[in-house]
Amino acid sequence: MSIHTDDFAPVPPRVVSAAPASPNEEAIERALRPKLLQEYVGQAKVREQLEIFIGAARKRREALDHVLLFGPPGLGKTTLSHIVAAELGVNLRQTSGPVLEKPKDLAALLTNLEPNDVLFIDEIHRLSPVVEEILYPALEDYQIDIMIGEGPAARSIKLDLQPFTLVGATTRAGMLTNPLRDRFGIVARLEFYTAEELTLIVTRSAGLLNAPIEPDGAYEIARRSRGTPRIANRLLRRVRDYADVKGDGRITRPIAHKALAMLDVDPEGFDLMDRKLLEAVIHRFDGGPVGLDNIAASIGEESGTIEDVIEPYLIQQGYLQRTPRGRIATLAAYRHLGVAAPSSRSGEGDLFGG
Ligand SMILES: Nc1ncnc2c1ncn2[C@@H]1O[C@H](COP(=O)(O)OP(=O)(O)OP(=O)(O)O)[C@@H](O)[C@H]1O
Ligand SMILES: [Mg+2]
Repeated sequence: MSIHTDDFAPVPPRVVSAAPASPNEEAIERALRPKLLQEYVGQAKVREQLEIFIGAARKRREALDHVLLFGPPGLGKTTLSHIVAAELGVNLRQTSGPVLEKPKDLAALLTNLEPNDVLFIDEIHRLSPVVEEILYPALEDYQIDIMIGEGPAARSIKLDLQPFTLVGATTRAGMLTNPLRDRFGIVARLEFYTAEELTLIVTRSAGLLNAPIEPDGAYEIARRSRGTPRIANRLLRRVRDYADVKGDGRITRPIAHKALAMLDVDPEGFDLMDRKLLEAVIHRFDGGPVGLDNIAASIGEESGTIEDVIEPYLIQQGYLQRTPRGRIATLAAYRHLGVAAPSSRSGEGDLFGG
């Protein structure tokens, strides 16, 4: 058994964690969620595709092709699935991979769908194989085979379903089985948002929260949000608290800056956990390459969390590289931490994208 540092000390909730922090936060998120494609900021390519396919399905009064949404947490997969149903003008039924334990759980949902409804399965990479098995004919022919009775008297019967659209969401497209992945007609990869896009999101959310905000203040929050709307909305709420207590309630750039510094969110949006990871790679593993499991043991974090939540943004921003031999800290990481890069690396500017 491996020992994690959090066996000993409680880990404080991470303010830039991309996962929802609490049920309370989920309720606030629902209130801030855009309801229509038009209000959905960024992801231009995905939006344009969906606009066309949804328009066509509506025109023909058919079910939309099955949609797979993938990308890191907090980028708007659940939001988009609700928007797809709303734009199609149909009901959305929501469930998730781990919740569907038995084939009959899924069968119950499928047989209750109305024509062209959307079935949203979150964390679809966690479907059990037996449940996945009955999903295939449902996706392909709108039919399911279910077993009636037990023992020698058991027999399988075919049931017809209404045409429907499956929207699957996952942070790990690589963990989907090939037969499942092949059954999605529309595959959309969500990307990290630019600071400009996040500025729009922060400004819109501030409006919904009745928080007065200046454009510079919104930008300051946006650029420290790791490209992630969920984090942007959370930092906005923390900064608003700060503005209410330490200022006159107005979110200006200096107020945002002070509030975020207090929360240990640095100008790149990195928090203690990001810096801990980069420091471990640089100081304990000579900058890498180092395997994921070694990093995990060294910083006391699950390797799955590192891979899904911490690392993608560091890689996208060019601070970390994923190679077949392990993770490597780039020159940008050395620079960010104010550490001199070893001389063997100084000629590697191109290689390291520094
Ligand atoms: N494109 C967007 N425009 C405006 N707000 C957005 C957008 N995408 C996400 N948000 C906001 O970010 C919050 C988190 O989004 P959402 O719950 O859809 O993420 P997710 O990808 O489903 O995350 P997870 O992987 O944890 O399920 C939402 O409450 C919403 O307010
Ligand atoms: Mg979600």
